[in-house]
Amino acid sequence: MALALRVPTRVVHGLNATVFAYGSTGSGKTYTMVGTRSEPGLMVLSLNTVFDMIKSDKNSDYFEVTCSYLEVYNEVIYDLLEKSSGHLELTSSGRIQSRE
Ligand SMILES: Nc1ncnc2c1ncn2[C@@H]1O[C@H](COP(=O)(O)OP(=O)(O)OP(=O)(O)O)[C@@H](O)[C@H]1O
Repeated sequence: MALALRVPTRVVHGLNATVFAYGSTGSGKTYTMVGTRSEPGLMVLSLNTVFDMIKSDKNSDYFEVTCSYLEVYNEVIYDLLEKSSGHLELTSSGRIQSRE
């Protein structure tokens, strides 16, 4: 099953999912994840599928969808949905928080 279908299927069944792209500069991470308007990437296809599945679900009447979009660059974490959050760090307990 294609990744863009496998991940949403798990999410809609209540499991967490992470798609992780890594590679050298210019190797196509952003292209693969975001894509273009005419060739949408994995994130866009996956989210479209999640909302299509929710719309067609007849068994549950409540869904809560949350997502985060993080970049790790030179060992610093950036929240790409909240640029003003600055540099973030991963604590030993697994939480992501602002650097002090
Ligand atoms: N499969 C592909 N088909 C067509 N163009 C591609 C493909 N993959 C990457 N590109 C193009 O190559 C260039 C670099 O890709 P991209 O920005 O996705 O790399 P990146 O790994 O995210 O880079 P960086 O680490 O610098 O952020 C872009 O202009 C992108 O449009």
